[in-house]
Amino acid sequence: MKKQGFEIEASGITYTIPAKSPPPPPPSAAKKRSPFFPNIFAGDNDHGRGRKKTVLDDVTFTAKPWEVLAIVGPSGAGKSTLLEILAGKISPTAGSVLVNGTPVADEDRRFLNKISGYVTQRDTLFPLLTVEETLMFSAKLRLQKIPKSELGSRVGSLMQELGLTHAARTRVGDESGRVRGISGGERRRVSIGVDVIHDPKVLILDEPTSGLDSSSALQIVGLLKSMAETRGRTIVLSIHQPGFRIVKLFNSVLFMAGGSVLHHGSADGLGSRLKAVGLQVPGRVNVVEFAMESVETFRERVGDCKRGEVVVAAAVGKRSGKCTLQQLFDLQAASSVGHHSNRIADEESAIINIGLEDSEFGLWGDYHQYPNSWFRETMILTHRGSRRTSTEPKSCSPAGQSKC
Ligand SMILES: Nc1ncnc2c1ncn2[C@@H]1O[C@H](COP(=O)(O)OP(=O)(O)OP(=O)(O)O)[C@@H](O)[C@H]1O
Repeated sequence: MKKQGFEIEASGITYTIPAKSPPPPPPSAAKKRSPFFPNIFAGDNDHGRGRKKTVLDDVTFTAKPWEVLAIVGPSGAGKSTLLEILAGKISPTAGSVLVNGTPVADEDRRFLNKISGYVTQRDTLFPLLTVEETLMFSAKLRLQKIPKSELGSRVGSLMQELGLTHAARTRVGDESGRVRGISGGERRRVSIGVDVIHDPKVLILDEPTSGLDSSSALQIVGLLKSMAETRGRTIVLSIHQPGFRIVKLFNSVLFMAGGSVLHHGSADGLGSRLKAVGLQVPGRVNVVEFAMESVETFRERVGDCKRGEVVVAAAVGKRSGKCTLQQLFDLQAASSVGHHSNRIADEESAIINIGLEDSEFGLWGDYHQYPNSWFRETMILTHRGSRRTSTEPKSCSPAGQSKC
């Protein structure tokens, strides 16, 4: 059976940013004049403006429709940067994002915006609007001109899907509690709703469970899983410390550290990789959490550390010598599992037959069009702003904040 949807592929994504404060050149370094440009000293580029920090280094993976891909890794691994690139918010320095095998050029970013919803780490909602009002404004902004009654039924069924019907008339509120409203988990679900009202086939979420207790976190990931399974969406999310039951909901895991991919495949496959490098996941310990701790273990084994390189010590067997953390994972997994690839092995390479030609989406299809004109967008936003002002109680003035 053909499965329709959008397969998102990152191919060799590298992202560099200018290094903050370059160290001064060593005082002993004798400055030589460049033979080509006598006013430029040879070696200036190494220590001056040309210095770069590599945030993402040759990241390659595939996210499949009808599935949930979780990007995990320690803080600073590059997860948020990668999601921003996937969502078309920033451009990679090298490499490309492909949709159903076709590279998306910079000028096609609007297309990415059309097919995807991007939920950021922080909720950016108006605290004084109700859940229903929030979703209704989002619907007006993102959908083509459709009758009000249809907008209402769309918002109604979305609230049902998100489990928010009971809170339709409750204010969204804010995290600080200055404006009382729905719970943190419900607020996250509203944030997701705002970005799925236009029924995007790809949903990208940066830490959708951050700040939530374990049961609310499980509820959110369960909701996303059902969005993938019932509507064929491609879900890509980043997550910190997912619990056991949450990990079970992931179809695949992209484990990153220091801007590189260390594993792309199932959570069980990650466990096997760790075992291959001599790290047995203890019973009752979550494989993702254990993998993150293991990265630290590797770092402790470093004898000499230079620009992301580690010297592999005796703990990883006979293979001693310099290699990156990524190579270490690859080498060891390859020698134990029986296959070796310079790229990250994707053990879930079964091809999903995506009906490109007969897809209801076409390839670029109608997605190049904005749903509303600039003028109409301005009207909707102005209305939302005035609604917000008119619902702001007087007691919310700085003098009476506590009563909000
Ligand atoms: N615009 C930027 N300017 C400076 N540094 C940046 C920029 N963007 C990313 N970085 C750096 O790149 C690295 C990766 O950042 P990123 O936020 O993508 O990591 P992360 O894995 O999402 O981390 P966390 O889990 O803590 O959110 C970090 O060291 C970060 O400081």
